[in-house]
Amino acid sequence: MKKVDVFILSGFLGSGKTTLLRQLLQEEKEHGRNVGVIMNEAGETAVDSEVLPNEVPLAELLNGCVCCTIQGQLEEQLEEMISSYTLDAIYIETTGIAHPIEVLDGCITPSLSERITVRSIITVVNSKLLLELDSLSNRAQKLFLEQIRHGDLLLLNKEDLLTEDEKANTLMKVQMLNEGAKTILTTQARVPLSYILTQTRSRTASHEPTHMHHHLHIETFAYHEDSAYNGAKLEDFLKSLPQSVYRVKGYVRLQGNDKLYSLQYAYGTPLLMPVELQAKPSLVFIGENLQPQILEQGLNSAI
Ligand SMILES: Nc1nc2c(ncn2[C@@H]2O[C@H](COP(=O)(O)OP(=O)(O)OP(=O)(O)O)[C@@H](O)[C@H]2O)c(=O)[nH]1
Repeated sequence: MKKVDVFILSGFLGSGKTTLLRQLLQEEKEHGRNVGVIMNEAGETAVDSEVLPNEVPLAELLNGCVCCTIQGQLEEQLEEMISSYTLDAIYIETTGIAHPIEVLDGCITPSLSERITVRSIITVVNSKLLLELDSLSNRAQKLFLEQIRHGDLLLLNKEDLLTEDEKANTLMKVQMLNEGAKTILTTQARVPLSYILTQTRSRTASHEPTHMHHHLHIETFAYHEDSAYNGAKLEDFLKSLPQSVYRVKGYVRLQGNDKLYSLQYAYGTPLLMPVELQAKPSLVFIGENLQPQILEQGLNSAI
């Protein structure tokens, strides 16, 4: 089955994400492509989705930020959307307070890894605000900069509000924050769809189940194993992982019973919990410089 391309639209509150989305949807329609939208809004009611064309398959994640409270729902919505429609692409518009990597994390799950490809994180930057960052709280400043750091494509939006000197200053600032990203100045987030769609990422053919997100600076490694693990050995292996492995998640079987366990690992702490689910045992590792062979050896030694 053809994988569906997923684009994550990130950027601080009011930067121009919905403005961008509306144009992309218009152009997608003109090209006869079928696309779906997942919109996350922190409030209880959908505001931005009201402005989208009716014919576009739409899922809304309301009343919570996709990166912290409703990550599981994102997975469900993606699953449902790709099962119900034949789509060329899905756009996820995050809340302005979402950390893009957390949203990416919600998309990279064992079951989705075979069915979608996260093509890029597009961060829409309110260029004017970048030059006036002091007006934000420390936490907001930090998030604003994180969204820039983790974008593969940076749209330096609201160019119309900048002087020539400010434009040069903005470009210099973002290049220092994220020198690997493609960067363009925009007004009303105008960027050709062809530019978005040509965002490619390199793949490694050497290890079949590995999904490399070079352009995201993040790699993932999906691993399927039906054998039951020794719980203590598995925990020891997880605790020994290098800091560059940010996250491990999925389902495993443990020796001594026939239950399925959910495995969650973040920041050095593993958590194994029995679950009442009919899921295929599989794990996804997310991090930088992942070494699949070493991970595989470690996992095998815990069986
Ligand atoms: N001056 C100017 N205004 C813009 C530009 N792009 C978008 N806007 C305006 O900025 C406001 C916010 O745009 P949205 O597209 O709703 O921003 P958003 O990122 O979706 O906002 P949230 O959903 O609140 O995070 C709207 O009033 C837009 O019309 C631009 O390039 N220049």
